[in-house]
Formats: sequence, C-alpha cells, structure tokens
Amino acid sequence: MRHIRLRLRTSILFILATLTIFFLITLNTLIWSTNELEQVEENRDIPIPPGVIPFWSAINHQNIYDIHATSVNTIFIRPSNISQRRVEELYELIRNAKNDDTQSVDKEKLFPIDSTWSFDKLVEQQQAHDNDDTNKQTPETHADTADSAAKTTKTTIRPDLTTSAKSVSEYDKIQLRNYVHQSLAKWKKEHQNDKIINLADLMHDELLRDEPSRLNTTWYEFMKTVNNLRVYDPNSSEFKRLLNHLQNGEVIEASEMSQGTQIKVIFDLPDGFEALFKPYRVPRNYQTLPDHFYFSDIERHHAEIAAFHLDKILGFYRVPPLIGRLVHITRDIHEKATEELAKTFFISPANNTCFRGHCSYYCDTSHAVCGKPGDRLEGSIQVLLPRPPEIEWKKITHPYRRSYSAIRKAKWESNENHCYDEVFLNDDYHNRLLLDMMDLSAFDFLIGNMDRHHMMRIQTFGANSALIHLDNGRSFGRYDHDELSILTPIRQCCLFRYSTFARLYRVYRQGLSTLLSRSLENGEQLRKILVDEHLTAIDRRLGILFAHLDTCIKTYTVKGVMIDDGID
Ligand SMILES: Nc1ncnc2c1ncn2[C@@H]1O[C@H](COP(=O)(O)OP(=O)(O)OP(=O)(O)O)[C@@H](O)[C@H]1O
Ligand SMILES: [Mn+2]
Repeated sequence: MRHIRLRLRTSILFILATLTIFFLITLNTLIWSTNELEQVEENRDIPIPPGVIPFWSAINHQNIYDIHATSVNTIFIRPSNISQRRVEELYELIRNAKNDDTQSVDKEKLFPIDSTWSFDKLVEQQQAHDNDDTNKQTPETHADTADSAAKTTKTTIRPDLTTSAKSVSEYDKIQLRNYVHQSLAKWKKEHQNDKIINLADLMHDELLRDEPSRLNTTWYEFMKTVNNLRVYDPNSSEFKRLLNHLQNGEVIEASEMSQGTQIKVIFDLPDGFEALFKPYRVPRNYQTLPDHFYFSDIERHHAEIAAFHLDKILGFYRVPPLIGRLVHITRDIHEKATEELAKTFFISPANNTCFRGHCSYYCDTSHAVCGKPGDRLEGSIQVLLPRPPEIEWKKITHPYRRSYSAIRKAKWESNENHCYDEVFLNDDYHNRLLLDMMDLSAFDFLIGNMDRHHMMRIQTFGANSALIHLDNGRSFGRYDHDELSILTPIRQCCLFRYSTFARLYRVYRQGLSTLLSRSLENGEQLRKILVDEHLTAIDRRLGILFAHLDTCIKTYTVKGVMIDDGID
C-alpha cells in the first residue's frame, strides 16, 4: 500500500514538473514572439493617417488609399542653364539698347525690307497653299459651350490644328520679321498718345438713361479704375475697398455660372457687385493626375489666388481682383441659392454639407463640393467685370492653343515655323496683341498653365487694350515639372516687350518666390496657398524664361527681340 502511495506521489510530481516545464516553454515562446512582433511594428514605415496632417503639408506622405499606385515622384529640378552673371549681362545689354533706341529710332534702316517684297503678296501666296489644304481641316473638339451664349465678339483668327501647310521660305521669313518690326514701330507711333479709357466713362450714358442709381455706388467708383491698360489700380483705395468687399460682403444671391465647364457660383454682393466664386476642390499639394491631360484637370481655387498675386507682383494688373474667402455653405450659398442650385444640395455620410451643381466636368455626387468640415468652405472670389450685353468682349482663339484631344496634336507642336506661318502673317497681330501674347506666355509658364485656349479683351476699349488674364484655375498643377511647351510662342517668335523684361529682372533681383509668399501671407486670410515646392518651381522657371530670351537674343540680337511698343 505504501509502495503504491509512493508511486502515485512520484507520478503526480512528474506530471506537475512536466506541466511546469511546458508552461514555462509556452510563456517564453509567447514573450519572445510578442517581442518579435513589436520589433516588426517598430521597423515598419506606418503611413500617418491623413487626418493628423494639416491638409496643405501632406507632401510626400505615402497615399495609404493608393498603395499600389506609382510611388511619389521625387522632385525633378531642371537646371535653368543660365547664371546670375548672364542675367545681369542681359539686363545691361537690353537697357543700353533701349536707351540707344529712344535716341535714334529708324526702324526702316534697322529692319530693312526688299523693295520687291510685299506682305500682301506673301499672304495671298500662303492663302493659296492653305486653300489647297482645306480638305484636311478637322473640327475643333474642345467644348466651347460658352461661345454662342456669351455673345462675345470672336475674331477671325483661328488656330491651326491641321497638319502642316507649306511654310514660308527662309527669305520670306527675314522680310516678314522685318515687316513685323516696322509695323509694331508704326503702331507705337499711332498709339503712344492714346487717351486712357475707363469702364465707368464707357458705361456712363447708358447707366444715366437706364439705371441712374448705379452711378452713385462703390461699384461705379471701382469701374473708374478699370481701364484699357489694366483692370485695377493696385494703389487705389477703390482696389483695397473692393478686396475687403469680396472678402466680407454679404451674399445676396448665389447662382450658377452657365459659362465654362466646371462649377462656378456667381455671388450677388451689396452695392451692385457681382463676384465669381470657385470652390475648394483639391488640397494644396495635389498634383495633376499622371494619366490626366490638361483638359481633364480639375480647377483649383488656390491656383486662382496664387495667379492673381503673381500677376500683381509682375506689374501686369490683368487678373481682375480676387481673394480667398471662407464661406458658410448653408448660410452663404444654400440659403441664397437659386432654386436650380439649391436642388443639388445634400448632407454627405461624413455629415458635411455638399452641393453638386450643374456642369460638364466634375458636377456629380462623387465629385461634389463639400464643407471641410461641416459648413466651412474655402474658395476664390473674383470681381465679375461687366459682361455682354453691357460690355462687349473679344474672345481670341489662341494661335498656340492645344488640341484638346487625346490623340491629336496642334500644328505648332510639330511646326517650328508656326509663328511665321500663322502669327506674323496675320495683321491682327501687328500691334500690342503680339507682345501681350508673349507676356501671357511668360506668365503661363511661371504658373504652369497649359489651358490658355482663348485670350480675352474688352472689345469696347478698341485696339489698344490689354489682355485680361481670366481663368487660371488649372495652373499650379505640378511643381515637379516645368512645361517648356508653354514658352513656344516666345521660342518661335522671339519677340518680347522691354518693359516686361525690366519688371522680370526686378523681381528676379528681389527673389520672386519671396515676393510671392510674402504677398500671399500678407494679403490672404487663407493659409499656405502655395506649398514650398511650387515656390521653388517659380524661381526655377524664371531662370528658364531668361535662358529662352538669351537664346533668342543670340539668334536675332537684342534689338531684334526686345521691343518698346510704348506699353508699360
Ligand atoms: N472676372 C470675370 N469677369 C467677367 N467675365 C468673366 C470673369 N471670369 C470669367 N468670366 C467669363 O466666364 C467665362 C468662364 O469662366 P472661366 O474661364 O473661369 O471658366 P472655365 O470653366 O474654366 O471655362 P472653360 O472651360 O471655357 O475654360 C470666361 O470665359 C468669361 O467669359
Ligand atoms: Mn478654363
């Protein structure tokens, strides 16, 4: 019996010992494996959820919703190939040439034309070639839905989208270039003493007859500062008052703008002002989707804001006054909306107020404009200048317009003679429009805008009227790429306005990106309109622009490129 009890105790002890050893091993494994897991966790590069990053600084963070997509592009810095010393040299050369010019202006000697050569004959000859070619013409595909409704005056200038007709000969190119120089000099002589015309004066008689009360408004006071040379006076109290009004004026009515392809809301503001509101659509660091063409790109309110400030810094004053504004979707838009617009409002699953609107691009429930969060909505708000029938506009199809087709190229993309074949041959361009177009090419290159399908002017001002830089919503699409094709007008025509060069040089010396970021910080309530990468890109592009002008000057000399047409 004692023997059995002893064996039982031994067995129990054995079982207990086995259990203990098993328990210890299991515990150890558990502890060890937990440590290993923690090590793995520590080493993994966990993407930070977007909610904890301020939306403008989410740069270069892995997109956790799109892990399998192309990795974030590294920023490609393209060297501008021009040293600061060369820019200084260029400035000296150009300034001396200008001083020289003002003393002895004999453009006919400087740019001689053979007595046997005739501009009209060349035009006739080229038209004959073109007529042979008309069967090849293909219709434009860009949805110009606005064209007919707008009652704007369209010029006969058409972009050439066909395959190349016969180019002008090398001999004719020399004559034609000189002819353009002489024509611009003649135009300057005829227009240098033009009286400056303002919109208020233009509209006065009709207002007095039909709506005399409007003559006593701040709106009318502002119209006095809109003239044929610029759309505002940056130093005037009217301009400052207008910005304040755009920012704080109560919205009386909100309606959709029928013109254009993306959502835009017209706000009626007090004192007879109307304003164009483009809402927030994408974060500041959004880059045009790699598989999207320029014509599918979504409009950006921050691009409109930044473009306005840049235009102002460059001294053009051709973008109608615009400012960033934070609105309350329900109080400022929904409650003031026309019936049509109000119908498109809804509350999203995230409990934000949204609206869809009606337009041909991005106006569906999946691309709705939504409060971020709730009812808070950022946007750009721009004063609307008088439109038809009050004032006639001239909508000029850009001769360097892109094809707006995924499969077709525009002719200028494959014809290096396009400027001679289409622009110099068209006497609609033998005036300030030619140099305004070069200014616009420089401006669009700096902001990266590939969407300049038309150029706009106020027709009622007549021929000596600056372009108005409307619609910059598709600029600032990429900071990692400089779209050199935007400079094609400058590269192919090699003409540029003296006064624009002088201003570009001045901002270069002062640091363009510094001026721009300071202007945005001081003038805007919305924060961080441009991420640093865009600012870096602007400085880089200014260098590239100078390098292009340098190349032109090496080919055609300073006087052959730089033109003083009397416009500041
Ligand atoms: N500030 C303004 N003052 C007067 N008219 C304006 C103003 N802004 C825009 N417009 C008019 O409204 C039209 C459409 O505006 P905008 O070009 O900004 O829209 P969009 O959707 O980009 O158009 P599109 O698709 O044709 O490029 C302009 O072509 C112009 O006729
Ligand atoms: Mn547009």
